Amino acid sequence: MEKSIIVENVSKKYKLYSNTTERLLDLVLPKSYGEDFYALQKINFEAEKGDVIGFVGVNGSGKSTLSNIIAGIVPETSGKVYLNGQASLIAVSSGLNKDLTGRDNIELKCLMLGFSKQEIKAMEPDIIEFAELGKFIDQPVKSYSSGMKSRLGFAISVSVDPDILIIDEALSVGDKAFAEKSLEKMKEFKKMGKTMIFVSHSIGQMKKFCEKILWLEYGRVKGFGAVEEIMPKYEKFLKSFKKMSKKEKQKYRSESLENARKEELLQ
Ligand SMILES: Nc1ncnc2c1ncn2[C@@H]1O[C@H](COP(=O)(O)OP(=O)(O)OP(=O)(O)O)[C@@H](O)[C@H]1O
Repeated sequence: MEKSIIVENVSKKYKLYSNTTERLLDLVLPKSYGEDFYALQKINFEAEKGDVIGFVGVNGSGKSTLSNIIAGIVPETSGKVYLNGQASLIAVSSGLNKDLTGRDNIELKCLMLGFSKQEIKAMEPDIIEFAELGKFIDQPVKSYSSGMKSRLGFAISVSVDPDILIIDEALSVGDKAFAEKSLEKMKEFKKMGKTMIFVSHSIGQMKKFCEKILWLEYGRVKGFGAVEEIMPKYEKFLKSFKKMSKKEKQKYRSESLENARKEELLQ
């Protein structure tokens, strides 16, 4: 099978500051202030053409960071991502310029993807129709609800016909009818042999749509394989995780991060 995504040893480091002064001082005296935090640590996985892969993991596990790195929106700190084709990301929180109108966002994103103005004019009516935004298309995106933003993001991303489509929580907001319509569109993509990555907290959506699952836990790969293999393990974990108190969850998280740090030091 032909590979479409290769993620090789990808890590993402952020600097965490305890206050604004620290943040500013770090600009003047780099490396002296702030604490290194790894949102992703040495991630490895590969996707084949036609794969539909779900990213799962509790809050803060690195699902969005990894999606953004694959889409080229966020740079990796180390490691490498190889893509066979063009990736397009749909997310509620990123990708749209809030000060521009919906129409201007269509033009901007399509121009960035290399379409000509003439091509964009021809694509625009379909995008607007799919997004169901009506006259709001000429209003600034900052006036949109999260559902409207996700509809616009979805409509743009699918109309540019990417080889790799990444959907980050975009179907969890907005109405059910649009989610159904989007799932239909995604089924078409799947038939065309395109690769899809699906980020969602909905176990039902994951099981309904994905064939493979990448389970992330605080920046590390906890499991990667067929949905039938990984999902039962993840659901079992989630059941016990949800029963934990806030304090126990924090302890679990800091222990996981500490173990990852120790492993890193041993290598
Ligand atoms: N710009 C940033 N600066 C500092 N830390 C960040 C930044 N972006 C993300 N993080 C941290 O990286 C970790 C992973 O975040 P990410 O959003 O990728 O997780 P997630 O699995 O998508 O979470 P959720 O399910 O809550 O969306 C979190 O601890 C988050 O606080």
